[in-house]
Amino acid sequence: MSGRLASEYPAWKKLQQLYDSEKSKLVLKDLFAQDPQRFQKFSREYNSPDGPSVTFLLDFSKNLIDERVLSTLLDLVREAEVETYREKMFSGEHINTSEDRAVLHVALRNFDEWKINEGGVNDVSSVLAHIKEFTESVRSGAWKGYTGKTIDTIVNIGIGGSDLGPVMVTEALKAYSKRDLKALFVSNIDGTHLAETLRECNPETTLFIIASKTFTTQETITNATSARDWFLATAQDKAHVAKHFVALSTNTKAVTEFGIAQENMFQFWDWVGGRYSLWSAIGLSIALVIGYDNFELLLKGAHGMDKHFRTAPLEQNLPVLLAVLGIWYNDFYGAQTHALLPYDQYLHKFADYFQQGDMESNGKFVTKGGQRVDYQTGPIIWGAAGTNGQHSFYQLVHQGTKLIPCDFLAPATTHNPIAHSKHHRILLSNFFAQPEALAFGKTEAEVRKELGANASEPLVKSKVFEGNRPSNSILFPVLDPQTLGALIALYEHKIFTQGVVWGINSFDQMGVELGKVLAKNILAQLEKPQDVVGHDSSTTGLIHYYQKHRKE
Ligand SMILES: O=P(O)(O)OC[C@H]1O[C@@H](O)[C@H](O)[C@@H](O)[C@@H]1O
Repeated sequence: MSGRLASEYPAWKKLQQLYDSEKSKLVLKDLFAQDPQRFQKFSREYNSPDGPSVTFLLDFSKNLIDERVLSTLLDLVREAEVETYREKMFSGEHINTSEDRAVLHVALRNFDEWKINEGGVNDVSSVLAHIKEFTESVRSGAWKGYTGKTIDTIVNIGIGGSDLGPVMVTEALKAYSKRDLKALFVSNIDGTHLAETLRECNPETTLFIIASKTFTTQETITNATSARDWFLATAQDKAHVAKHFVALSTNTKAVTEFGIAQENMFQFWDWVGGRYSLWSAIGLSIALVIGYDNFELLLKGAHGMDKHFRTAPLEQNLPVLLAVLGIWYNDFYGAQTHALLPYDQYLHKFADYFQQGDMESNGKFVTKGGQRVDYQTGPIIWGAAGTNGQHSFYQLVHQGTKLIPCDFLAPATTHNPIAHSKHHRILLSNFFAQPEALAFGKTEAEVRKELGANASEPLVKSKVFEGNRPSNSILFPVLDPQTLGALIALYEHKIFTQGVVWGINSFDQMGVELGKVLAKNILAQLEKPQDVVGHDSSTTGLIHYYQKHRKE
């Protein structure tokens, strides 16, 4: 965040030399054979430093590193002053320089431990109290709809950070959910999303949660307005809106103008980035689904990871370790992507969530100092829940021409031990087998032995797995709220660390603006062909084609 180019650090240059001279020796099969202690050396157990107990194992021994590479990567972290910038974040300095804002999602789960100097920080506990009171009222049935009925459906209307966190966490913690409270999410401006959702709702028993930090986002305000129209078509009286619409926002003025009473607004602050906001009032739908106490456990689990990130030495610091491994592949091996592969159906939205978390944070080509970087920054994040991925894209991960570093995540115990946990044992056998297959592959000699002397050459070649494909494995006892909180914070701080090393601002999102401006301009031109002006021939041609074929 000093805004320096990462490529100027001595450690960066040394890493390049190491890569050039050592790459051919960084072969997992050999590295494991040479060192019986490799697993012990390159794995760490996390134990939460305080708060609810969270423990998990990070095994990073199946990475293309040796001790020299790792220590040079950690030198890079020191030279980039990650520790200094970490302190700046935790103390509330305005490290989001382009927007002149602090970056304080850590303050949302701080529970009064650290003193932070920033407006609003002292109000966090009163908003949490508001969330607690409201969720208990809805979940107990005390909160009634306009005809006196209990709420049985909530609809979160929001997009980006005001959608993805609540969606991911409510899915991840479904085992803790109140099963008679249906939670639905509308994000897309495509009317289909709202229309299909409303088909599942009864206006008398539905609570709409309008989630928008700015309360100006076109999709959310349009969806919220249409939802209100739908509600009023039955409820008739505008006074009933108060029982069925609440808002989560930093923009009191826009919320009240929309017609939502101030007491039904849950406040947060401009130092909460959208993609880091599930810990704030944006998490209201989470608290409604899993209960306030579980929501607090989620926050406390994250706080434990904050403390670890803030205090653990770099060699032991899990977010830092994940960050430097990512940099090694991204910047020296030329890997373009990073896969998140949770072997837990409950985490099926984990990769979607971190697509925004990582790509909106670190998808930047200009440093904080305004220079064009001469190296790669944020990777493309993707993934799916195991074992589904194995039957679709793993072919390319194993035998394709691209290097795809992967993170495998799994719980030792399932919430659903059906058939005496037979399913879970099969699932976990795959969780163990895939990193092993990626790392060690299958040699030509092994294939020949298996197929016998008569096998054709092309068949032999097609069955060879080159191996040496890196991965991390994260294994935790059970997916509970506190563990999930810690895991999310782990990745948040990984993203932070990488952003500091790359010298970029991980906390603005200028790259999403241009498309929004152009769409606004085009929206005003959609009526008549003669209005379509100022575009290239392709854009004009597309709009004209639409105008010719639209029915309504
Ligand atoms: O919560 P808001 O203000 O409606 O914003 C939603 C999303 O809007 C997008 O434009 C931003 O890129 C995201 O970061 C943000 O989460």
